[in-house]
Amino acid sequence: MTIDRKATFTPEEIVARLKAELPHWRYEDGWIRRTYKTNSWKGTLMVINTVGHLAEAAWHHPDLTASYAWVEVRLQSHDAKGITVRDFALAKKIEEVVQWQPGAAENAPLEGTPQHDLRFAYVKYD
Ligand SMILES: C[C@H](O)[C@H](O)[C@H]1CNC2=NC(N)=NC(=O)C2=N1
Repeated sequence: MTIDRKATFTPEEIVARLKAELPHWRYEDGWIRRTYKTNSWKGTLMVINTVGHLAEAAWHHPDLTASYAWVEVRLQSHDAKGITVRDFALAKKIEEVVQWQPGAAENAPLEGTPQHDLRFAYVKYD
């Protein structure tokens, strides 16, 4: 079955899909959007650059708004003038990568960012 990259979803479909697959994302003013909080400007820049890489690799680009300790990611498909499978696919990858906590797993090989030492903590996990 060929994916139609230009087919847009209805608001009801978007809300249902976000609830099921991307609970931290919301649909507002025609965009699916998610705000990531950080501990510092350095953390915010790390998140921005991570999203930047994923967007370029996907060839699908969000709008970003940032401040010292947060960045809002907004996605819509400009060419389709709505929300398409591309927006959901990129949102899922961004959520997976930005919220990745390798140290959370039992006996994990990677310990993850020290959360309680503010010299190092940077993404706020929620
Ligand atoms: C210029 C044009 O936006 C781009 O060529 C491609 C890649 N990035 C894109 N990103 C988004 N969000 N929508 C698009 O339609 C799109 N098209």
